[in-house]
Amino acid sequence: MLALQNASALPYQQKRLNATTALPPRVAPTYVQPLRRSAAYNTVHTKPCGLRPVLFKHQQQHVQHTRPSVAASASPTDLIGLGLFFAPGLAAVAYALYLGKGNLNDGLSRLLTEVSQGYFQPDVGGKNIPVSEGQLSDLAGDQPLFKALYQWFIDYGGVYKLAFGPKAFIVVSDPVVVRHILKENTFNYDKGVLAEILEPIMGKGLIPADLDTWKVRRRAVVPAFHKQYYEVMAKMFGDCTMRSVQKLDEAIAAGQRDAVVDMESEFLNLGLEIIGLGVFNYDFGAINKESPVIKAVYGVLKEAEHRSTFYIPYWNIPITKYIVPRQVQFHADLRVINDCLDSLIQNAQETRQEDDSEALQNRDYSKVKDPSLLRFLVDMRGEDATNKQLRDDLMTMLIAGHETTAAVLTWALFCLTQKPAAMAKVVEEVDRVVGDRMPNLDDIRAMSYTRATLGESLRLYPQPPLLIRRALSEDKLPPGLNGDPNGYPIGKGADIFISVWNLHHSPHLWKDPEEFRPERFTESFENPGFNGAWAGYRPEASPGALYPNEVTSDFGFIPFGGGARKCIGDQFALFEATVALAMLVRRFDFQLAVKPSQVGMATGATIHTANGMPMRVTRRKPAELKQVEPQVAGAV
Ligand code: HEM
Repeated sequence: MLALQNASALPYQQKRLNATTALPPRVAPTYVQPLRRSAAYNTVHTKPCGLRPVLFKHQQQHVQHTRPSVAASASPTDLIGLGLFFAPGLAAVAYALYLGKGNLNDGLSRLLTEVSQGYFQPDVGGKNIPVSEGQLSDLAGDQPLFKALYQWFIDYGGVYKLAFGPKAFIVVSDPVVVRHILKENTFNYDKGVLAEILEPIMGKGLIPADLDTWKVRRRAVVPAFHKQYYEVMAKMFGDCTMRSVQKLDEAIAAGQRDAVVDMESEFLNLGLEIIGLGVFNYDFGAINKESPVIKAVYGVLKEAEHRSTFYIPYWNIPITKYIVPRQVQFHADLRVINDCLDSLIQNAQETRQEDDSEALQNRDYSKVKDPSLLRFLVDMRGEDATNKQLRDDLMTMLIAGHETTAAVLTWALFCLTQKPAAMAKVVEEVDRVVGDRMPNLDDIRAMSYTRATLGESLRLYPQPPLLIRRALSEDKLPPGLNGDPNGYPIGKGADIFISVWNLHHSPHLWKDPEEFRPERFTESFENPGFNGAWAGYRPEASPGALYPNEVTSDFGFIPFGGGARKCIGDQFALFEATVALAMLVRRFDFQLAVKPSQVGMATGATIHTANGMPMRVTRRKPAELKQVEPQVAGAV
């Protein structure tokens, strides 16, 4: 299990903003279930961008289980569940002994996983794929999952199999193979174990949705992200960032000259406010930070994190929702959020003004009171999604769009403080393009270096570091770099991890992959070893693109995924992050308040810090701020 540190022990916290301390320190978004692994907490201590991280192990922390007692309201199904809960535990002892290797924890966890899911892994082929014989306890031990996957990628190549007892995962780190899975044969794959984890939270929302549901909902949701919507959103991003500016100013005033602020917490606040307003016109910023809704959002995210990194899915046993405190709390939190979303949906339904998609896109959004995605989805003619489906969609976007963007901003600021020359270029660009105005869409397009900085942060710290797929029928993976020329036949049910981390750090795809250098995205890169199967990195392949992407990199750079199930909020996130970063670095000077080596990187479903991102913040001297006229948008 990935433990969440109690940040209250940190000295810099004394100077944290009041508003930020009210929130739980960190929780992770839940795109991926990397691997169910035994209880452990790993951090990777980063060195300044450009240096390889140094790994070390932290203490373990276990889930608090209460003594099992059957609740008065337990149904017969729950009692069967209780029986199931114990029987495999006993059998596991024999199972572990039978295996004659590994530890009891591995054996127990494996068996529980299999039994509670009600099946044993079928033979999923991939017989000629190199096998990394690891134990789950290896992963939980000395290093975080993605790091172990990276080392095995270097040892075994771009396609290898991780065999853990009866389960096997195919780990893919080769752009040619990734392109095949995400684009060329995209509909042969669904989200597999990821969907199993997320379904209780997101229902049939876009991320975990089965293909039939996904096709209908994707078609409905895409038009909601139209140009006018983004125009209004850009303004909203600026307004919300001004709240952060005010909070930083107040903290500086309280500290007389400067303040030490956990910028990760601040970006989480900002991200939550923005996603609430953009998706369902709910202002998290205007409610008390002790509000049950905010607490519930963080509670649910925390549980999703727990589920994605704890490989015994005990929560599938029905009775656990009555007897395991964190499961009881999780269900209570879900109810709070669902009640809130239901009432917002109800309200939107009651004020529905039906129109066709084109007319909705051409509304005068400067006069529209509620420009949210929810309003659009409810008003769209012919769009008769049930309230349950709408709620699933909203919940998915709330979770998908909040911490991801906060993490990008956190790591981008970290990288920039470690590379003053890059920071100076960003500040110069912001001064020149926007000055003290709030950036609009044209400004965002004109700030190409600032956007490249965000892209480079996403390369080094991808959120999420792994994508999950399961084959719906047989397939043949291409060989990729130095692979078996015959390719790799795989069977129905094969579970795949696409390692975004490995792609983004691959020495086969990037020059000096560990270096933070936004300029790299303007340079071409080729690797003749692919014999033409990989087109290389070509900036000219997608002229005018908002960020380097799967087209310019031929699936070597996929921060937002690629193919049919690519992130639907990529532009939203990029616009948001650009506005926030530009406005903050224009007004404040940030210096990391601890040594870079003390910025721990917690690993789980995504990459976030272990201890927050303490920054010493000062106001840039007024003389340094150059007032400039708005500039006509330039080419991206
Ligand atoms: C920097 C911020 C973000 C990052 C790095 C990010 C990353 C991703 C990635 C990698 C995927 C693909 C997952 C897969 O293929 O398994 C994805 C999917 C998705 N993202 Fe994002 N995302 C971000 C922000 C957002 C925002 C702001 C929203 C909503 C407003 C959003 C909504 C979604 C949805 C709904 C999907 C599922 C798309 C589908 O399956 O059709 N994301 N995101």
